[in-house]
Amino acid sequence: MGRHNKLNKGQQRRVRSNMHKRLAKREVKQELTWSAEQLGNMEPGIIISRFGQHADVESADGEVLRCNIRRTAGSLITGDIVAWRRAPETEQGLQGVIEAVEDRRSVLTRPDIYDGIKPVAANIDQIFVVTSPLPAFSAQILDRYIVACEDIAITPVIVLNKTDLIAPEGAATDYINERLQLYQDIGYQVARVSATEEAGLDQLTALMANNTSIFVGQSGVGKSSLVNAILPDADIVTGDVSSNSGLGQHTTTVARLHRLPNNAALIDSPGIREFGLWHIEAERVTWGFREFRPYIGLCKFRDCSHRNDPGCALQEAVEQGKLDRERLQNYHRIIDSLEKA
Ligand SMILES: Nc1nc2c(ncn2[C@@H]2O[C@H](COP(=O)(O)OP(=O)(O)OP(=O)(O)O)[C@@H](O)[C@H]2O)c(=O)[nH]1
Ligand SMILES: [Zn+2]
Repeated sequence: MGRHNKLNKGQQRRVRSNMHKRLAKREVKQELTWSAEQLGNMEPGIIISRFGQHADVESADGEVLRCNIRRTAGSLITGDIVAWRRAPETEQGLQGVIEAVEDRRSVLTRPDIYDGIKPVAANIDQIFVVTSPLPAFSAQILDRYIVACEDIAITPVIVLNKTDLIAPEGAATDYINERLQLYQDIGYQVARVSATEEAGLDQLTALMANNTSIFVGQSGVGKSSLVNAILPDADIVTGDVSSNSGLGQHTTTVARLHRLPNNAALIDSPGIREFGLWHIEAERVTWGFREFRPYIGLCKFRDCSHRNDPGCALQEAVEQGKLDRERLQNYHRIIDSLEKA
């Protein structure tokens, strides 16, 4: 039975409304749509990780419990906000039942051979796109990730990792600095860090405060290294829950939500890190270049390809130095790659 049963109705309501506030505090981006009355003896929580019909739920107090998922609760993913109730612990170590899920404020998907498109994580607020000088800094790959973020209405933060490998001066250094300045000018935050030297990590985690974040980026830029460098201080919510539950080991492909001290959450899995290399709709690509937006619709021809078309507002803006030439080139490369696919 729920632990509130010993309280009278007024007390129960107060407890629940405090829970609302606490969860709202942890999850500032989303108000719960459930009223205290609707919750009844249920509590709000967040899905840390899901394993088939079971999931680890973090309560508003930060406790993690392995729960059964009611069939009617639908298909849950890491980051989902749920209503759950405590239940007498089963032999399998299950401590509660998940009854319902809140509408997602965002959802990250990936292509799946069986299901077409598969949701992998919910309610992500922030995406850190990681770059590095080695493998060589690629503004083209970076732009592709940025477009994918903009496509789901998330403003990415650009991370330059491995700053310890950057020469004090030279053409490569100048290029990186010039590009990063451009991204700042068009409205993106930039963080310079070194996972191995543990440099800039405080600034990075400060940017993660009060948000649910993920790290993405091309292979070898140091995403795993960054996650490992950031998480030792974190209150990692994997836990004894799984080791004593007898439900078997988690596979590393399962997306998992980790807590950091500053009310930050980091969701990580190998699948999530590949985000951005997945399909993007061609018509969304222009929108994904945020500084192009004021020029959309101003070209002479409605079907302007923004290449050599007469009266192209984007080309004109590049000629006038109002838009960056390389960004427009990367735009065309992304469009070309979509047409080839
Ligand atoms: N010098 C230096 N090397 C780093 C830094 N961060 C990561 N590395 C190294 O870069 C290599 C790749 O790092 P990973 O963390 O595996 O990169 P990743 O982005 O997770 O790669 P994938 O798992 O393939 O996506 C490893 O050899 C790391 O030790 C850094 O800040 N400085
Ligand atoms: Zn045009």
